[in-house]
Amino acid sequence: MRFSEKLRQEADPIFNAIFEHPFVKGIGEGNVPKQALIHYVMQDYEYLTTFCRIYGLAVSKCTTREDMTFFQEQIGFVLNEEIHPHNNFCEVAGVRYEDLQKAPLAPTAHHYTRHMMEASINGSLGETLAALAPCPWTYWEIGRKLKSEVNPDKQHPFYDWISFYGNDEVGTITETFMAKIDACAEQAGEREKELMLSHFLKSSQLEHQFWTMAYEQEEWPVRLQSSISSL
Ligand SMILES: Cc1ncc(C[n+]2csc(CCO)c2C)c(N)n1
Repeated sequence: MRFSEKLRQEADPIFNAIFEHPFVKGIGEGNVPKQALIHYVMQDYEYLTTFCRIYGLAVSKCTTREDMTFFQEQIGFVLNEEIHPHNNFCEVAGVRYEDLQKAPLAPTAHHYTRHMMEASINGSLGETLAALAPCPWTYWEIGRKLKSEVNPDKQHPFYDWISFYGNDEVGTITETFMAKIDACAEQAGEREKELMLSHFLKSSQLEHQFWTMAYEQEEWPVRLQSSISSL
């Protein structure tokens, strides 16, 4: 079995919990509460900004131009393409996208981004890839599942979101992650492979927790007057 398939197999209970999450189910049913959509976009905007920085760290681990080109293209994808699903949520919530930018990271978004940063600063390229992979992988599976189960028409409120993540581009990104993870695992010792699995599982858990954070509009326990920096 490919190493990437083993990671996916170990994470199966987490992926299943994500498919059953009320936010994710709500996307399929077309009825996510507006406050949850707003919280999600505010947090995801900052999450994706940090994700681009982490791709920059990943570039510093690359030994081939092919790997560098992949990460460079992914920065372009995050900056230029992921605004479409965000716009879909904003339209349904009836808010302007520009009004949701520059929020401080909530505890779960902070935790998730720091986890990926730690793996990419201190770990190998394989560890970095394993920590980042659940991001496209879970969304690709959610998109594909909702597309086939709901088969939304253009009247569905989340037609754009489902079409975006269920389309082949996110599938291809996931497959490229899998191939690169497999190539790294071939060269890795047992300890590094254990770390890759651990990073992958933690990021999968944090993907699940990110949906809960938005659904419950998670905040820091003590509310302050001034908003602190999102960095
Ligand atoms: C919490 C969270 N997780 C995953 C994604 C989706 N996503 C983020 S980056 C990327 C591909 C990057 O190469 C994909 C598919 C998101 N928007 N927010």
